[in-house]
Amino acid sequence: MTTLSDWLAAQPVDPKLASVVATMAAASAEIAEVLRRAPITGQTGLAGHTNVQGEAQKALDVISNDIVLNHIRHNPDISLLVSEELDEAVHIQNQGRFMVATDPLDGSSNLDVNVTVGTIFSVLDASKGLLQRGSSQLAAGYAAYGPATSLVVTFGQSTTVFTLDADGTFQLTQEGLQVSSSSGEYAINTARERLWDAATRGYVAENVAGETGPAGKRYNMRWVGSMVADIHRILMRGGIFMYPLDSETVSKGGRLRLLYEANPMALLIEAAGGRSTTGRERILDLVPTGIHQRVPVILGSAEEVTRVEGWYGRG
Ligand SMILES: O=P(O)(O)OC[C@H]1O[C@](O)(COP(=O)(O)O)[C@@H](O)[C@@H]1O
Ligand SMILES: [Mg+2]
Ligand SMILES: [Mg+2]
Repeated sequence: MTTLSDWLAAQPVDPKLASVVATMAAASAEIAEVLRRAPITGQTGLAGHTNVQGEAQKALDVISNDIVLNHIRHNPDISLLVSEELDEAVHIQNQGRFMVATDPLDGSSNLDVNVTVGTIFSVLDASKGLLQRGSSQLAAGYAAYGPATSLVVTFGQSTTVFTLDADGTFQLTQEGLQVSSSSGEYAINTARERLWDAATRGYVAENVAGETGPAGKRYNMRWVGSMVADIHRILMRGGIFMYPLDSETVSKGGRLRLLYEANPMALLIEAAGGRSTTGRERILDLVPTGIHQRVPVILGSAEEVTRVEGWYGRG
């Protein structure tokens, strides 16, 4: 067995960068423990606040954010934190080289029903400012709190999976993850169909037509409603995740957030051989205009993403 600590020590990266990943892993292990007991401790409800994006915060959104903040404060190599749950970036008082952008609890609408949720993080060079392209990320990862807690990490070259053990350590369980280039599964919230653009309609209609249509094969649709859970499934067995621009999200730029949802997931997917796009541009090439900026997100198996891009290219 190889622990996360042993694996990090063997990586050809700055040990201080590795320590940032270790910090996020430690925060995730603590969040996993809180989530495991939340229905008993009565922590599944609303916090009674809204975040900067006008979304009702759950008690566990706030608790998870506090856990991340607390762990980050103890790592002298982190000087900046951007979080979904904090209006402004937090400057932590030290000279640390790194910035973390995080969604401390992703998919929190699924908390009441004991469905997988997660923590997403992105690590950047703090000296380069808050608004950097996703391609500048030095590391990214997420924890998926499912039947097992999985930690999936990349430094940009490959994607590695760890599993939380009973003693609180993460054990290496899969290296060199590869997203299959083709797939018969897609993930999109079809309740929004009436709001979709022509490209999304065209791509999904082909999938629904299955073996009787131009795709020439049968598809299945899967939508957990926790990005972490949907992306984890895609990393493990292929597929495509879509939260495209639609007539309702167009005024906000999209639904999901660039710095702490789209970018880290795009880095993890690309490092595993998949692709990511807004439909018109590679997600990792976008220059952010704000820390809570929203973007369209389409990522997963290369052939499927390329097919969607083909539809966007038509109009
Ligand atoms: O409720 P919808 O429109 O299907 O959106 C689901 C998406 O929203 C999210 O829950 C947003 O994340 P948060 O829970 O962190 O706000 C994603 O995890 C998920 O993919
Ligand atoms: Mg989220
Ligand atoms: Mg969240």
